[in-house]
Amino acid sequence: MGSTSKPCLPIIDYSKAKTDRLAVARELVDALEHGGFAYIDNVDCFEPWELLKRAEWFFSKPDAWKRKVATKNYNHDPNCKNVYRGYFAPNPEGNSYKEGFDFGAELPYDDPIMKRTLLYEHVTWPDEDDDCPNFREYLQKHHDNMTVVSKDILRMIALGLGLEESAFDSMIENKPMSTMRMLCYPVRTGPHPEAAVGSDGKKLHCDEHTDSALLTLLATFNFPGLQIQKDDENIAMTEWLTVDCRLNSLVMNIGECLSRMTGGILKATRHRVLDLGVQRISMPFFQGARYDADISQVFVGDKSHGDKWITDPTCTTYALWSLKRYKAKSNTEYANTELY
Ligand SMILES: O=C(O)CCC(=O)C(=O)O
Ligand SMILES: [Fe+2]
Repeated sequence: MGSTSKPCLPIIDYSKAKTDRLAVARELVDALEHGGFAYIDNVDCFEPWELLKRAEWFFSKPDAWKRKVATKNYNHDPNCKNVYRGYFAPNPEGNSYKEGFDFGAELPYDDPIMKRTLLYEHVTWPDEDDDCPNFREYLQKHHDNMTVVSKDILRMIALGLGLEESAFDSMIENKPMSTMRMLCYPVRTGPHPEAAVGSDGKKLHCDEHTDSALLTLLATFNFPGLQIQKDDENIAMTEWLTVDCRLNSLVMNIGECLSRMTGGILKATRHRVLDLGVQRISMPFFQGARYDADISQVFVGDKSHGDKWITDPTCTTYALWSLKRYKAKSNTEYANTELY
């Protein structure tokens, strides 16, 4: 991005979130009502280069090493218990071409909730070596930091919407579900499949989609390729806006669940990643709600908006919603899996 060009997304200065809370909250809601995306600047605990170093270390390992920490669909080990979290390998035929490592909020094995849902599953961590001695510790710390930031942002969103700051607290208190996803989009060696071509004919690394959770905090490091669909009724639906790399910023966006609960006032914007013929690494953090949170609640706005996302009336808890979305998404990994 040139220093004089106008940034393509609104910039939220998180360093002012304590001192100027209401003003920042209003700016945030304004951004999320219009484009559904914003840059979040000055998040002290976000250290992109430390994260990138660890992701590069992980993805440079041999396939067999990575598959040792994979979900059972990817390591073919009959003793493997992981169905939900861990490594997943790229699918050259799929609508996205990416490998990744998922982990998130875990509960102790003896927690009664663990008997009810696998969505708090423990991940298997990789063996560390001298090149990256604190992979697990660092990533878990990053996950915990992003949880704190996203909960604070959700409180600011409530404030900016004119609600009590605590309006969403019951959804996110105790152990809300979350996913930290370390992603690598490899360079393709084979032909580009039809499934990974965008609505305007562009070659894609990640399919056109909306996120499903409450909100996403994405680290793109300095890799270009992210695009969002323009939110302007005068512009043809196929018009895509490139999100410029912004050093040290997190890219934030709203998921379907929060869009639904805010009556469509906050936008869950479609986005995608272009395949630019080079390897890309990114790290989205998806903040969810508690597994049993009632996602049919609508806090503001048009109550019928939820029907756009959730056509199944039995899908009222966050866990049921997540399960349905995971199965529906391109990851065939989840298709035959009972998670709840
Ligand atoms: O890789 C990126 O920058 C975007 C990833 C993304 O949108 C997702 O995983 O939901
Ligand atoms: Fe996404």
